[in-house]
Amino acid sequence: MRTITWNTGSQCLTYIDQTRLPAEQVSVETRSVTRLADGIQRLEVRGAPALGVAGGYGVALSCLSHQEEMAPAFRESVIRDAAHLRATRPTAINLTWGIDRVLQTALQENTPAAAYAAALREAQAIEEEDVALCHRIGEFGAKLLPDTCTVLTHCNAGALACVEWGTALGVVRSAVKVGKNVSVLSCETRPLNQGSRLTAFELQADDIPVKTIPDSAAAHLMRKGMIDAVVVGADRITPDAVFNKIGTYMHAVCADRHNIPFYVAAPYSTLDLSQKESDITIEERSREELAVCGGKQLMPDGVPVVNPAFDTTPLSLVTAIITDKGILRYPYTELAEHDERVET
Ligand SMILES: CSC[C@H]1O[C@H](OP(=O)(O)O)[C@H](O)[C@@H]1O
Repeated sequence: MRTITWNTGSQCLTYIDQTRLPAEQVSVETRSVTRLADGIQRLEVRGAPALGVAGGYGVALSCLSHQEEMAPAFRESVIRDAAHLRATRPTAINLTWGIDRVLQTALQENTPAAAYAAALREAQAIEEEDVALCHRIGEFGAKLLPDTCTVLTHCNAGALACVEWGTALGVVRSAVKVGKNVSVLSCETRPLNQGSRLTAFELQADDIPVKTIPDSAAAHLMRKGMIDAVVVGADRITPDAVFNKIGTYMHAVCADRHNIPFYVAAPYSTLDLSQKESDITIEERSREELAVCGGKQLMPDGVPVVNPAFDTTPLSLVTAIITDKGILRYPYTELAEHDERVET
């Protein structure tokens, strides 16, 4: 079952509500841009590639919901809805990229009906492209893993962060598919536990050996020689840094200290070579995410928190970036069309 897709019969967007996993597998089906925006902000649908798909379909839903408006009002309404979607999560480039790609396609049309049809086609194209590129990322990355290895991963960069297969977990799945003996250590990834709730769920379902560890155990296990490689996803990659779930930088520093390869798996479209680290907003999330877990109060009232959703890892700590175009190695500068530095 795909993480997010278009239900042609009901003309609705449908996606797995990841806040309910692993206890319940519940899907959301909606035509509402507001409901989708709320779902993105609550991480019902999450993960950079999945956000790109969600953003694209969000523009299509906007076109559908404003069909009764005349062209000028229609354009204003769709642009307004796109801005609302864009504001839900500022760090992952894929959300903005998906929204802008479908919005540009829709606004080239002369009528609301034509705009909706074009937007839906473009959003569906993004969905299918994501499936293909995750498999390419997996195939390229699988070559980098030893025949028998233990891989540490952080957060969830699996099928649940994409349409299917995954980026970091796509590398694991592709390596297993070609016969490699891969075990995974999945960092729980506080505060929302994407690693324990989602990555462990995915790998257990695929019969891929997985153990969940506290985020704070990773350095200890690296020092004990229990980790052969680290593979993580990315939300944005600028020429100077990888933006990924908070805690990624900690793993990169420790991997470097222990001479463990540190790989980032991401679509080439995640590279944002036009900006630098200091240009990008890191999403700050609520106090509630730290103060309460499973309905249990974990902090005294009144104590403030610092809860950034992402951190940045200097590219000098990244052994290779595994993309759908091939494997990139440091220094990660603008690639020419057929750059010989890209290993395929
Ligand atoms: C395949 S990239 C997934 C990427 O997205 C996650 O963030 P979030 O769960 O807040 O959407 C995390 O950074 C993952 O590496």
